[in-house]
Amino acid sequence: MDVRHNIRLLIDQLSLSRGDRTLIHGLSLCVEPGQALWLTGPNGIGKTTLLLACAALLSPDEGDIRWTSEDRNIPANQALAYAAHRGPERSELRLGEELSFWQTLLNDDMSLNDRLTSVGLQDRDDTPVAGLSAGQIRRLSLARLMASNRAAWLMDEPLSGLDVDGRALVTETLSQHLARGGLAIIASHQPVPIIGVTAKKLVLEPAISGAAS
Ligand SMILES: Nc1ncnc2c1ncn2[C@@H]1O[C@H](COP(=O)(O)OP(=O)(O)OP(=O)(O)O)[C@@H](O)[C@H]1O
Repeated sequence: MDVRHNIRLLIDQLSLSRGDRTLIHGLSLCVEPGQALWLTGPNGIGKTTLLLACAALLSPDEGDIRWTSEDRNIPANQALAYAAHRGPERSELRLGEELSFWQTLLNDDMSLNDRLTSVGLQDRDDTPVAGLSAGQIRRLSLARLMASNRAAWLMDEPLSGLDVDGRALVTETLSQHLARGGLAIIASHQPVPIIGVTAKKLVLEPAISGAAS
C-alpha cells in the first residue's frame, strides 16, 4: 500500500509537558486527508511542542497521537515531513549540496535545478547555507518538504522572513499539497492563506483541553 495517501492524524486525550510545566491537557482532535490544522497562540504556549509530539520527537505524558491509513497505524517517519522553525541554517554545506543530500535521502524525482527553481533559489546552488538570508532558509525548508513526498507536512512558522512572493509560494505549494490529499499542521502567529481549504484553527491557551473547531 502507498502510505503517502489517505493519511490522517488522530490525537486522543493528549497531555504534554516541558520540564515541570503542563502545556497541553486532554486534547483530542482529528485531521483528515486534504485538511489543514492551524495552531496559534502566544509565545511559549506550546505550538512547537505539539508539533514535536506529532513528529514523535517528544513523548506524551498521557494520551495518544496516531498517524493512520485505512485504519492501520503508520510510523511517523513514513507519514510526515517536518519543517522546523530553525534547522538547515546550521549546515556547513553549499545550498546545492545540502538540497541534493536531502533529495537523495528522500528519493526526490525532480532535478536539483528544477527543485531550486521551484522555490525561487535558482543560481544560488553555490551559496553556503550559512550565508543564506532568513527568507532563503525558509525557501530551502519548503524545498525539502516538497522533495519529501510525504502526506503530512508539519510547518513551524512557514511565513516568517518571507517576502510577498515567498508567501504566495507557500500558499500555492500548500494548496496543491492539500488538493492532492495531503494534510498539514501549521504553527503560525498569522493565518497562512490556503486556496480552496479553510484550516481548522486551534488556539492554544494555558494547559488547553478540548477539541479543535
Ligand atoms: N527543551 C526544553 N526544556 C524545557 N522547557 C522547554 C524546552 N523547550 C521549550 N520549552 C518550554 O516549553 C514552552 C513551550 O515552548 P514552545 O516552543 O512549544 O512554544 P511556542 O508556542 O512554539 O512558542 P513561540 O510562539 O515563541 O515559537 C516554553 O515555555 C518553553 O520555554
